[in-house]
Amino acid sequence: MLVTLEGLDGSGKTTVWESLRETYPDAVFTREPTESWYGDAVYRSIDADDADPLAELFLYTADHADHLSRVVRPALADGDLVVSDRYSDSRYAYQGATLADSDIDDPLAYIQSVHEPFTRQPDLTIYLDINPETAAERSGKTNKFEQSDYLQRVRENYERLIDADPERFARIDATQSPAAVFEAVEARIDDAL
Ligand SMILES: Nc1ncnc2c1ncn2[C@@H]1O[C@H](COP(=O)(O)OP(=O)(O)O)[C@@H](O)[C@H]1O
Ligand SMILES: Cc1cn([C@H]2C[C@H](O)[C@@H](COP(=O)(O)OP(=O)(O)O)O2)c(=O)[nH]c1=O
Repeated sequence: MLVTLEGLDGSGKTTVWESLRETYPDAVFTREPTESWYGDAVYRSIDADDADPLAELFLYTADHADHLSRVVRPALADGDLVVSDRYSDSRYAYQGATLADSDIDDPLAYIQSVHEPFTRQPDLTIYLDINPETAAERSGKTNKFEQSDYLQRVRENYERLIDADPERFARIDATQSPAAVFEAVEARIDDAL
């Protein structure tokens, strides 16, 4: 089963992901951007204020393709539980926002169409719901993606994804205490298992 953690920067994904390691010691814990050289290229782009947003989309997408073939698909084929801190929905939401002013009509739909032929849809996506101001505060606004007006557009894109596929998403209020968030996440994963 493939479980993904999604939400704005600072929503608490990594905190939850670390705690889940103790609950599911046999699961495969992974993340995007990955730790491969594709992921390194993505981080270079994140740090470049003048990066072309379309070029950046394809860097992230290349990292995803490698992640799928090298980590996700083999683990699923072995019957493992896979928990990924960010996955395709991050592209739909974030690059859907960075490309909002481009010549592409509906960037979110375009990015989905690029992924559809090769990606593996998650079985369950935990969405850690938080307002952009709290998210930006928590994340320290260290990079160009962590500004609250940008995060507002990203959040709207996540809402659109949830509306289109409500069965797959579990929305968790990420402003609760870390313990309450973790308990809610664990309950949703246990249900799905
Ligand atoms: N439920 C929570 N309440 C308050 N602070 C939190 C909570 N979850 C995480 N944090 C803190 O917020 C910051 C960002 O958390 P992190 O897990 O790195 O988020 P993300 O991976 O989504 O960017 C960290 O300093 C973390 O300790
Ligand atoms: C995976 C992914 C991440 N991102 C962005 C979100 C983050 O601002 C940045 C790095 O992701 P990440 O290291 O997960 O940041 P955080 O832990 O703060 O949430 O990359 C995208 O824009 N598109 C993507 O497809």
